[in-house]
Amino acid sequence: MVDVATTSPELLTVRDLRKAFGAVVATNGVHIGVRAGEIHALIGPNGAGKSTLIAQICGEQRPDSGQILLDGRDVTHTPAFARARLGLGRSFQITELFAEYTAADNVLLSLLLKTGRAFQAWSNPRSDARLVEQAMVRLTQVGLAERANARVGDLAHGEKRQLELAVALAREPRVLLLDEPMAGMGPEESARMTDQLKAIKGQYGMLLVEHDMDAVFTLADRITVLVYGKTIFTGTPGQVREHPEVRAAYLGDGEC
Ligand SMILES: Nc1ncnc2c1ncn2[C@@H]1O[C@H](COP(=O)(O)OP(=O)(O)OP(=O)(O)O)[C@@H](O)[C@H]1O
Repeated sequence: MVDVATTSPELLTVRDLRKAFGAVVATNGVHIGVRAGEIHALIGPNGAGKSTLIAQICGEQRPDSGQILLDGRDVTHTPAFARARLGLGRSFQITELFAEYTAADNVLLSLLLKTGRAFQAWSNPRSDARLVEQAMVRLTQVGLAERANARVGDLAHGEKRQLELAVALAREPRVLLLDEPMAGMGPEESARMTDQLKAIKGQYGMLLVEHDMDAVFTLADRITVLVYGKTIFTGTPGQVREHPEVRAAYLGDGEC
């Protein structure tokens, strides 16, 4: 089996990233890389700086110093929309979905945004058979095909998170940032999402921020541990489990 965590090209590289809010140094020299096909999980206690790091990678927050590379290209000062065009995808909060529209419509809109057609003269995307087919491919990919015509407002919480993933995949990202995809889920929904991420694993480089340790240790090729804004360790799940400093700082004996 090919070890993607050591042999694939690095698609996302974060070097020495620093961001302070007054006296609080949220990211304090963070290094992390995501290789093609790997799931790289980022874990750390509350307030460790995970959201701040993701916001800087997306382009929503400007770092004080450091570098962000996409496919070797420096995007540290590139606006968020341009990073998305370069292949950086993100699956974030449900608030990005349009509650009054169906699941399929939300994916259609994402497909239109990718092609730039959303800003052209109005036409009904539902009548475009090729586009609808592409939307169904994405919904199938996340196990939501049967709910294609359901209004977002009528979807269960876990289904919304699945849809959010389909919306992100419709943009055909090369690197996908997953910000707590299991948040608010019960064990059953969480297990389903874990299976779906497992199913698409290998097709994208994924940076997974997640508090659900079962999901993290099941999915990740590598795990980076962030504590007080510093990356204290990067290694395989087995190495992270055994690392004394990580256990002391975060996991606690017997927690994983
Ligand atoms: N806009 C801001 N202004 C001031 N302080 C901030 C801001 N954003 C984050 N912080 C601080 O930076 C530190 C890191 O916060 P961040 O939200 O990135 O951590 P986190 O690891 O994502 O936490 P959680 O797991 O709870 O989401 C915290 O001390 C937080 O209070």
